[in-house]
Parts: sequence; structure tokens; C-alpha cells
Amino acid sequence: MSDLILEVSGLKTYYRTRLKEKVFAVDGVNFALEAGKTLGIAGESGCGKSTLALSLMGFYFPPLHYDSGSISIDGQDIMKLSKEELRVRVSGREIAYIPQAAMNALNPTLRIISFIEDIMKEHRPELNRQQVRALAAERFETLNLPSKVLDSYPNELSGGMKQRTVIAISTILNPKVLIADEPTSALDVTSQKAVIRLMKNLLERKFIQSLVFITHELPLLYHVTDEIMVMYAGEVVERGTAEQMIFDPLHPYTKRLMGSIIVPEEGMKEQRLAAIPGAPPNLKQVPPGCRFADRCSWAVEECRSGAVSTVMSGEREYRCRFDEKTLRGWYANEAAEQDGADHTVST
Ligand SMILES: Nc1ncnc2c1ncn2[C@@H]1O[C@H](COP(=O)(O)OP(=O)(O)OP(=O)(O)O)[C@@H](O)[C@H]1O
Repeated sequence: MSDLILEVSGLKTYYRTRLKEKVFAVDGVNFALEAGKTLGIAGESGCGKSTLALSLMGFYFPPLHYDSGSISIDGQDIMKLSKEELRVRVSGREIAYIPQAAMNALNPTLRIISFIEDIMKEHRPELNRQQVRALAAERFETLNLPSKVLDSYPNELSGGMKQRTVIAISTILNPKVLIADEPTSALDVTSQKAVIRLMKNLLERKFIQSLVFITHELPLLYHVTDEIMVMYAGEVVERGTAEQMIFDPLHPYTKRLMGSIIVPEEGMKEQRLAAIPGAPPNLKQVPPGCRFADRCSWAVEECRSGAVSTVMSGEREYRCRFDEKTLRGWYANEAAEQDGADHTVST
């Protein structure tokens, strides 16, 4: 039996603009995630990460629309379910989603326990208030959150505590998949670490079975995730283990993205700060061929016009017309040229 928890195949979703144009922010995305694993999603702003996260819930509210593809959780394609079935059986139970800045969206007039009571009223109506409270207190203590937080109002909590509380509330039904969109942004380093510890704890205790983690902090992805998937202009351009993606990227966009890591982490080769020149294409008019071609140092004419397909290489995949040997050769030449330039400057 396969232990794939989440399988996404050919997923396409779009925003409909006021001029009735379709903006495909998720354009044919495929990936799978095994039980016990964490997938990190990286890419510049506007590449479609948040739209993918939202799309995975199966709920679509204008201007976001579903076009095609499947999203299977533990073998069940949730796109075949009705909205009601999604709401009752899937949302929160099978898959939970923590949007960006969720901690600031908590109703400030309600105590934390009220949010949990609301969830339980819908999903565990057989529990009375005392039982809900006992269950919530036990869960909070297990996750190293003081149970007195349950009686607090959101604004009485620090940013880090509020974020951990949001995560604890969102996972109270033990969803198989947790999708966290930038859960550590706007937090100080200590609070970031506490959030990461909490998410690892949820996995270890099997309160969740897999985690999809979106962040701009690439070094964090290395420490937290098993796999990394890089998106560019609505497409997945590369997916591999965290180790491969950071230390041996294949796609030129991944190469540039990883080259922009500012803070060298322990055990990581020092990276130079290099912003990627140019900007991603307008999703209303995506170019034919490779979408990264206009910003790629190695692009040739065919990259701009010819179809590009995804190449599988063992467990990893990348979307480029060139083979691994060619790509690695280019990167080695570039590194040698940079070393030469550094040497010239310093002598
Ligand atoms: N309501 C909307 N109508 C039209 N286009 C939209 C809408 N919301 C987002 N988009 C477009 O969809 C694309 C993907 O946006 P998305 O927010 O998913 O990217 P992202 O990678 O998550 O960015 P960030 O890291 O800034 O959150 C962008 O080009 C954006 O302009």
C-alpha cells in the first residue's frame, strides 16, 4: 500500500480579472507527498505559492477558479466532492490551511477556547463544553503551550504565542495534511524557532501526517523540510530533496534563487548575495517556451519558443531542455569565472 498522503496532478487554477481575463497562477502543477514528510515551497513573490496552497483546500471563491486536475488526500480525489462534503469531511479533518498573517485575523473579541468550541460544535457535536475544554487543554499542554492561553483574548498574546496558538487550533482535528503559508514571517528568531519546533512536534506525535511549508526564508527550508519545490510563474520548475535543491540545484532559476541566500548557515557553503535581474513574466501573457528564459543567463533561442517538459531524474524533477551534465558544466564554469574575478580583485 502506498503511503502517499497528498497527490496533486495537473492542477490548474486561475483568477478571473474584471476584464474577464484568466490569470493562471497555478498552471499544471504535479507533486506527491508521503506520510511523515515535509515539503517546502519556494519562489519569488507572485510565483503562485499562496494560490497553490489555497487551491489545495479544494474551495474556490471568486476571483479564484478551478480549471482542471486532481487533488487526492489518502487516495481520495477531493475535487470530486461537493462543497458541503468538502466543508464537513475534508476541511480541518483531512487538510488544514494556515493562510499568511492568520494570527492577525483572529476575532479579537473572542477567547481562544471559543475558536476551538466552534470547530468542535461542527465536527465533534457529541462533546460537551467541559470535554472540549479538557481536550483542548491536553492538546495545548502536549504541544508545550500553557493551557491558560485558552482563556486569553488574541491581543493578550505575543506574536509568537499567537502564531503557535493558531497552529494548535488549526490542527485540533488531526488533519492529514497541514499547509502553512509563511508561518514564521514577521516573527523574531526565537519565535520562529518555537513555531518550527511546534510543527515538528505535530508531525512526530502524528497529530498531522505531512506538512506543506511555504516561506521566503530559504535557509529555514533547508532545516525544516525533507523536499523543496520551486515555483516560477505558476509552474513547478524543480523539485528534489532539500539537500539537492540547496547544494546541487539543476534548474537555472533554482540556481539563482539559492544563490540569493543571504545568511550562510552552518554547514552551508557561503553564498554570495545576488539578486536575480529582471522580473517574472506577467501571468496574463506568459511567453511560449520556458517562462524563465528572459532572465536566464544560459538561454538559447529554442528556450524562448520550443515546448519545455519536465525531466525526471531519479526522485527529482526539473523543467529545462538541457540535461544535467550541461547544466552542471555551466555552473562549474561560472563558479570558476567568479573565483578568477575574486582572485583578480584581491591581488
Ligand atoms: N485576486 C487576484 N486577481 C488576479 N490576479 C491575482 C489575484 N491574486 C493573486 N493574483 C496573481 O496571481 C499570481 C500568484 O500570486 P500568489 O499570491 O499566489 O503568489 P506568491 O508566490 O504566493 O507570492 P507571495 O510570496 O508574495 O505571497 C500573481 O501574479 C498575482 O498577481
